[in-house]
Amino acid sequence: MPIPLNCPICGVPSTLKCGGCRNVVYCGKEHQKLHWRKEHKVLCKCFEIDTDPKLGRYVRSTRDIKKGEVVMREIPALIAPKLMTYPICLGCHQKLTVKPGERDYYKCSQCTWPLCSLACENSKYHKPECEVMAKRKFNCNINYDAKNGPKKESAYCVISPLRCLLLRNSNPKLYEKILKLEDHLDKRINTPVYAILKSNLLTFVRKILGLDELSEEEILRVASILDTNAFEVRIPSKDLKVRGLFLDTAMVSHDCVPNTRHVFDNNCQIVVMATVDIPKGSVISTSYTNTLKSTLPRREHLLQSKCFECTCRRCADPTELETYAGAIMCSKCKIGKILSEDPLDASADWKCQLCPHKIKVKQIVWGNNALEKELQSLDKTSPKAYEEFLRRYRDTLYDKHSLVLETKYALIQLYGNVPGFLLHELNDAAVQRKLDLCHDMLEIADIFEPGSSRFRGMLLLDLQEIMAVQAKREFENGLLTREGTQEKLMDAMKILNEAVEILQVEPEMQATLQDRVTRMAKEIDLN
Ligand SMILES: C[S@@+](CC[C@H](N)C(=O)[O-])C[C@H]1O[C@@H](n2cnc3c(N)ncnc32)[C@H](O)[C@@H]1O
Repeated sequence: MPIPLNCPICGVPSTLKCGGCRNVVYCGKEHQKLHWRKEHKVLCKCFEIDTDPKLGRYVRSTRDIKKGEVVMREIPALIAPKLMTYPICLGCHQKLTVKPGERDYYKCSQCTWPLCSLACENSKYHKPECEVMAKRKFNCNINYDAKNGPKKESAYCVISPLRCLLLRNSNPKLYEKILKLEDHLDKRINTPVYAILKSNLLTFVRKILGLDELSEEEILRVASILDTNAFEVRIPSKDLKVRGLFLDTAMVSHDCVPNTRHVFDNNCQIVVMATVDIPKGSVISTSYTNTLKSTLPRREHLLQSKCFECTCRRCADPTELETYAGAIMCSKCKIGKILSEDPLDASADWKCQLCPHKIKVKQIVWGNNALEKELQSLDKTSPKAYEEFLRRYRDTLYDKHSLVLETKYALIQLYGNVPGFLLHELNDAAVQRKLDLCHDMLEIADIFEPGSSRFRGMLLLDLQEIMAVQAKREFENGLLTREGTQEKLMDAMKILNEAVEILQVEPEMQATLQDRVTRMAKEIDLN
């Protein structure tokens, strides 16, 4: 919902935002108080945290929430590098570069970790860990590799747990709140990842840094809390990708058809928005996984990364809400689709809807993995290999199988954007192909991420662009009258308006949207 610019009491243009919902502005404290008593008290915060035997703590709407409305806005309790990351500065978290004439990154004069400059040595993020590491004369061995270029470094995996553990003394109240988050350590402790973590992290914290007042259990619990609750914070305009912990937002549960999405502002604040109308009393949800994947890999990913078995409406339905996103075509009768006999049981057999043909789930998993691998290895510089992939598996994969969807999505990005297939180079068939692909994917987006999801917004933007290209070509080739073309361009404009409404909250999309609107306004004139 766009933020109203006038005070609701006196109508004067104002900038003082309500700190709770930040959806209303006031001319001053007086009118804010008045409005609170009048109606805002019931309208302001729109959620509460409750518990459920299946979800644990979860967020529920306390009133009807409108599509596009901000549900919550929160500053991070903790920001730190991701577990594996290209070298970044521990002060400002920007990607590191080497200054001209220098042979290595700038290194912190106290603890030797690479930083972007002297200024970041005293950053509030870096200072506490720096003091501990410097005291123990820790030596970090991340160096610039001029020959091979920067690579992802696993050494960063100790920083987020360390930052959290240091809060124990520096901010005990916050640390206590963090310790109340779900950890799932019992499920993680015997996994191969935690076997490595046990030797790396425990040695680093207790032996190398000498923090032996921290028990092994507490250190691993903190790591496990971060794995269960942290978000990937992406700020494309700053080229920033870090880990962030948000105490309230961490309570939002998962659904494979989520009803919210989130963006981050330039201060790493998370803003959670409703993507559809959410009735009072509903579970407010986000997706912890890729909604384009089919149930088998989606549930497996949730089990591995978040330690729970999803039983949402989409997971429980073998047809995945009539999309058949996991279905393969029956090799025996050739017309039936093969689906899981019980999608909530990862070991259940798969069976044809129309004939008795059955397949073991192992075979389905093996096939999915092999095709996924093949898809990843395709030449990404042209649509050719992707079109060939679709042709090759046309008789095996159902038309809306998740691998087909992934391929189609990749094709949308390739047509119009890679040399040889730039918009002006596309022939009429390729223009129509991109248009059809956009419609196919929007049909899926309407089911898996309905409303004002980023996915739908991006697809609408692709659709608008190719619609405009087609309309202008048809006009130039005498296939459409001026009026007919303008009508088609108006349709594209409507699509663009919807895309703008959805994407305007994404800081990095501002320039693209502005450019599209300006271009479209000019194009509608047909001069
Ligand atoms: C980020 S936390 C959410 C808050 C958590 N429920 C709590 O009480 O602290 C993620 C954990 O919540 C639970 N959870 C979230 N969504 C779920 C769902 N759809 N079904 C079952 N458990 C879910 C799982 O235990 C998951 O690991």
